[in-house]
Amino acid sequence: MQFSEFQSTEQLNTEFADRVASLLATAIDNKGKASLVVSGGRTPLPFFKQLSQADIDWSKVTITLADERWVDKSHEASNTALVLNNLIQNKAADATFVELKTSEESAFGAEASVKQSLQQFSFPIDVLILGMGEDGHTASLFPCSEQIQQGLTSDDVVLAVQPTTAPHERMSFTLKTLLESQQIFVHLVGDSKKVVLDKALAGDKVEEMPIRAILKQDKAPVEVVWAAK
Ligand SMILES: O=C1O[C@H](COP(=O)(O)O)[C@@H](O)[C@H](O)[C@H]1O
Repeated sequence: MQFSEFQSTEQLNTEFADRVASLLATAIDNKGKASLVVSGGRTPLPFFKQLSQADIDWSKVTITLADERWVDKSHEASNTALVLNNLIQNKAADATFVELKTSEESAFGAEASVKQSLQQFSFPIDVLILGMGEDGHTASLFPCSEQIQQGLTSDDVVLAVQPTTAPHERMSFTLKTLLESQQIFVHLVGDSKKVVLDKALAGDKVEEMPIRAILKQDKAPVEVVWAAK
């Protein structure tokens, strides 16, 4: 695992957006297309605005989310709305965004239709950007959920999750899907996230802090990008 510290979120957003854009441009040069998986929550908003202005051929890029809260796009917790309003804008408006949320009432039972939607997404993932919660969850692999073992071991692409310490049913990429990425970034801002990161690095029980399954593996290269504020 590589750890990159930035002096400010502004510096992080600028340099990280350049890095991601460069990886996507290289994938386009090599195979004519590129794929990007992003996360939701609060951390990525200013970064999305920065990345949306990158000067690459976005018409050759497909984008989706690593996880989604099972709410409508009009809901303030919608990760889909966050991406549409902040990343699929400016130059990146030419990208193809594959939404994870489907029309089913519950995420449980919607896995098949999500997999169907993901047929528009261009696997394997070239760039995966993950966040991390204060409980060590990543994507929606929540340590508190009944589905955590399934999320860590399933051969499926996605699974439905019901966290007990956070609201909303979720749809999440499984660990297997996440690790089939060419490059993984873990994007963190704030001292409290650094405390959680250090705790994750100091232990081994993946069920207690699922981010460990990303940080402590040798299948895909991982870089943590962090700024204190
Ligand atoms: O619920 C979620 O939380 C994590 C972390 O979000 P943040 O607000 O602390 O940045 C996020 O990575 C995930 O996509 C989201 O659904």
